[in-house]
Amino acid sequence: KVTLLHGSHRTGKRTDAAMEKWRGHGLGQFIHWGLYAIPGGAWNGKQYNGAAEWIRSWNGIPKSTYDSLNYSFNPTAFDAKSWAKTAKQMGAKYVTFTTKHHDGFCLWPSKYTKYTVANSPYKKDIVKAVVDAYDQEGIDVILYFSVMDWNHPDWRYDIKSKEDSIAFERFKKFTRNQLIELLTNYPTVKGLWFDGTWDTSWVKQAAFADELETEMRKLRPGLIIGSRFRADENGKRHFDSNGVLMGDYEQGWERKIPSRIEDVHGNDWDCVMTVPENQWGYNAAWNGHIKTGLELIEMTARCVSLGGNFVLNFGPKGDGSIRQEELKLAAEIGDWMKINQQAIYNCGYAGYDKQDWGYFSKKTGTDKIYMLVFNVPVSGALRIKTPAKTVIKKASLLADATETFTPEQISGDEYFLHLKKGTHPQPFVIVLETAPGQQSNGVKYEKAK
Ligand SMILES: COc1ccc([C@H]2[C@H](O)[C@H](O)[C@H](C)N2C)cc1
Repeated sequence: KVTLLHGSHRTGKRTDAAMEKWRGHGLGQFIHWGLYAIPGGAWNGKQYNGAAEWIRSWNGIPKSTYDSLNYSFNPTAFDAKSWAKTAKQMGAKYVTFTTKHHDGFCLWPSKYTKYTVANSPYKKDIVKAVVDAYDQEGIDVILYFSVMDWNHPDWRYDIKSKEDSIAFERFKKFTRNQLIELLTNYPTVKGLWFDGTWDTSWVKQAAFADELETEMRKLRPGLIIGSRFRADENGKRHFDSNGVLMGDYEQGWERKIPSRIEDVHGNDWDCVMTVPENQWGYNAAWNGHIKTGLELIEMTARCVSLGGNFVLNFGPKGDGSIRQEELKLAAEIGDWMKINQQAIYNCGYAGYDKQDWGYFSKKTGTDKIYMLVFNVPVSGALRIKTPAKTVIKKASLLADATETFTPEQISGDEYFLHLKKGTHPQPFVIVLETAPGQQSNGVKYEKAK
């Protein structure tokens, strides 16, 4: 163990109500929207083959030309209420919304730069519209904020001279001002999702970032900040020099999901996921593999079964409308969630051995276990291996409690549930009412100390 001034200030999960609520969300929505949605991954008829929200970094466009896009930003089809309704229908419990991406364009009328929505034909405060609309639907709002700001003259990738250092001091003040401004303008937001924090210039700011995190938490008690915001004084990010998670949850699961519980090191985490392989902002030409509703439902189940949240990304078009393919996916996911949401919300890791047929989740604070079945074995026999002697008092279909299953016990902690051939359109959920087991001599089973 090394002594750290600016490492993690907490070990283990947060236990306050705000974090418990976040932990129970299960399914969230990410929205990437900004000037990059106008070109939508192409420029002068040429396709940019990177991520659409990074098109400014393409040498196919003069930077100044991209930067002038604020003068053409007029999303006449933007309707935050309809976005929030779509999220509600899908069953999302929170939304992570881009206030400012790497290009530096602010979707709120910041006082600290001219490069905002106020200096666009649209003029109005988009962040406020989104916060109000999602609040009204009872969906929590987390604000995405990129520290890296390609538009700001004082941004530096590293600090190599006195001039760099003077400029970056101005940039640090600017960043703090914008963050305090966001937390002050939109007091109902529940957290901040930081990005653009990997460059050396920011990694060198361990003390400043630590103080800023403390200041934000004091301003907004309960605020949720992930592991991506700041590095410790040795430049360690996400996990400090002692291997302790920075911030309140791990933000490293970007377009990837842990494969087993050991991978999450007992921490909270979220997985943020794109529908195409790697497009966050709107890209008109969706190339490569486009995930289906069933794939995304399974990813949601897998994340919840490992104690995390699954956050699915939407990239609205330059006019503010959501593309048909995303609306269709939201509806498919929502249809499944309407029947099976009990196995997702306020659920976490069950501690049951992973089986090939799918995933277990456990209703937090109860002995209720869910079996989320994606792959019925040809035998029709679903194996269950409980973490310890456990009595299964009842097994029934979540969608129809009158459909019950009589577990066949094959050992002290192993059972089979036998399905009738081809009876359930997959994926479906079985709910197990369980109780701690009794040893054979009737003595109450005590978990090993
Ligand atoms: C350098 O590789 C990167 C850097 C930043 C990203 C950004 C994406 O633009 C999107 O905002 C994602 C959440 N973030 C990690 C993705 C890959």
